[in-house]
Amino acid sequence: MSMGWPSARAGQAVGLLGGSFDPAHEGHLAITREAIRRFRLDRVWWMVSPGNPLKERRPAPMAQRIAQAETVARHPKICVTPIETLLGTRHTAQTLDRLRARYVGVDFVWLMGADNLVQLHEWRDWHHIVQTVPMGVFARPGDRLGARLSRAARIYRGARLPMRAAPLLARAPAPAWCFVNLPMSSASSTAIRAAGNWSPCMRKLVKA
Ligand SMILES: Nc1ncnc2c1ncn2[C@@H]1O[C@H](COP(=O)(O)OP(=O)(O)OP(=O)(O)O)[C@@H](O)[C@H]1O
Ligand SMILES: O=C(O)c1ccc[n+]([C@@H]2O[C@H](COP(=O)([O-])O)[C@@H](O)[C@H]2O)c1
Repeated sequence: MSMGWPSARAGQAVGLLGGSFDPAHEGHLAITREAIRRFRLDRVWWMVSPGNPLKERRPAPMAQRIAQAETVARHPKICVTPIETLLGTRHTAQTLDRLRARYVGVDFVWLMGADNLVQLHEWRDWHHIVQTVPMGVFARPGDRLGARLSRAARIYRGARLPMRAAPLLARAPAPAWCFVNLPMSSASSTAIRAAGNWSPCMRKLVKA
C-alpha cells in the first residue's frame, strides 16, 4: 500500500475521483475506466477522503478504506491515495488549489457521479471549482434528470462540451464539463453497507 505522494509529470492528464470509498465498488471502477478512455487520461487518482464535509456519518478508518479500494482498483493507471490527509484538506476547492501548486503543469480533471453534480452548489467555493478545473460527470441511476436540471448544470450550460469533444476535456480551459452517458452501474457504498458486506470483505483482506 502506498501512503506517499502519487507521482505525475508536467504535461500529464490526471483524473481525480474524490470519494468516501466506504467501501470502494465496481461503480467506481466502471466510471474510472470510462474516464481514462474517453478523456485520454494518463492516470486517475482515487482520493480517499478523510470525510465528506456534507456527510455526518463517520467513514471507516482511512487505512481500511485504502486497503479495500486497492483490491477493487484493478487497473495499472489507478492510484489509490490518502492525498487529502497528506495535504491537510477536506474541501475540494482547497484540495485543488494545493494540488495545482504542488504538481505544476499537470492537467487535472475532476471526476464525479451525477449525484454529486446535483448537490455541487452546496460545496464550499463551488464556483471556484467549476472555474478552475474541467469536470467529467457520469450518469448514475436515478440522478440523470436531476443532474441535467441541477443549479450547476444550468448556470454552466454554456461550458458543457459535447461527447465528441471528450478527448479534449483535460486540455480545455475551465469552465468546461462533459456528461458521460454510459451503461449505468447501480453499485453504491450505501447498498454494500446496508447489506452488511463491508466487514466480511475486510475479514478476507486481513486473512490474506
Ligand atoms: N455507480 C456509480 N455510478 C456513477 N458514479 C458513481 C457510482 N458510484 C460512485 N460514483 C461516484 O464516485 C464518487 C465517489 O463515490 P462514493 O465513494 O461516495 O461512493 P457512493 O457509492 O456514492 O457512496 P455512498 O453510497 O456512501 O454515498 C462520487 O462522485 C460518486 O458520485
Ligand atoms: O468541498 C466540499 O464542500 C465538498 C462537499 C461534498 C463533497 N465533496 C467531495 O466530493 C467527493 C465525493 O464525496 P462522496 O462522499 O460523495 O464520495 C469527495 O472528494 C468529497 O470530499 C466536497
